[in-house]
Amino acid sequence: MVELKNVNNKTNNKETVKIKTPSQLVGESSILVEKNSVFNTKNFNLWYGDHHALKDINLDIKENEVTAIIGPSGCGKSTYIKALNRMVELVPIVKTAGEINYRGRNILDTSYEVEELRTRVGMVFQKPNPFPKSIYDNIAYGPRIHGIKNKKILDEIVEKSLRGAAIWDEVKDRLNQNAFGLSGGQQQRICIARCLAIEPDVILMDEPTSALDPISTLKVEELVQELKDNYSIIIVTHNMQQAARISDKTAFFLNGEVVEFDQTDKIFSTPKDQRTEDYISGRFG
Ligand SMILES: Nc1ncnc2c1ncn2[C@@H]1O[C@H](COP(=O)(O)OP(=O)(O)OP(=O)(O)O)[C@@H](O)[C@H]1O
Repeated sequence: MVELKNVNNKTNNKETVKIKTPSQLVGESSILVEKNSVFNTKNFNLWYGDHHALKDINLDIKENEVTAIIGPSGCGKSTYIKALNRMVELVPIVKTAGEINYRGRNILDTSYEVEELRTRVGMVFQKPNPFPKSIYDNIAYGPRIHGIKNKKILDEIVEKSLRGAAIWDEVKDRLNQNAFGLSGGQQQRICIARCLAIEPDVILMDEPTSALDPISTLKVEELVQELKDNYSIIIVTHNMQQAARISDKTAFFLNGEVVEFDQTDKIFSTPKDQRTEDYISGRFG
């Protein structure tokens, strides 16, 4: 077997994965490719006042993958992904310990600029939350904040982002209409487009389809699959079928701990921990 060294190595946290190659298809050999970590969480703990909400979290999340976070209500899923862009700091009683390394740098270091982090790590929420502005202005909002004023450049960003979020054809003729006039599923894709407009590296999604009908859910799921070619996606979901359908890896959280983290097919077919098996088979949660 041949091992490929990745020249764009950004961290030391490596994982070696087998990929199918033409030679493998004829049974000769396979090639090993290394994947970079985007977020490497080490012994991360979080308290809301006295409540110990996350306990010794160790998770190594790789780039260009969809990572699903599953677990029963109150187990700490949202808290964990809000820690990844430091949104959780908005709660004054929060205390943290341990490390969350983004591309090799600990974002919890006081020297880490939160604004810089949030331009790299975008977030999509449970309920679509477009601004009360036109579709165009929703998407151009972030780039304008970053100082882009040129109309032609903004036009290009708006089109590219809306195309990236698979909604361009539905809205291209009404870019100046208020985003509130769109359906819930369309609004959620506008929010994803708004996120893409700042050219993030990682997209955090906190139950992005829980407020959507089945057809809109399917569209967002298909979109997530397409986006992982260019972005790393971490998605919290209550819907285990959704995790099984769209994620490469799954982390099962319980009472603030990670019980199991593995390839999604292993979590759903041969979980190692009895608690994972009980949860995915619907015995609790
Ligand atoms: N702002 C807050 N202040 C105090 N405690 C909080 C706060 N936010 C969350 N918690 C507590 O932290 C724990 C984890 O909550 P979190 O919202 O992360 O869970 P979750 O797994 O995302 O739940 P759900 O699936 O219901 O959204 C819960 O016990 C919750 O009550």
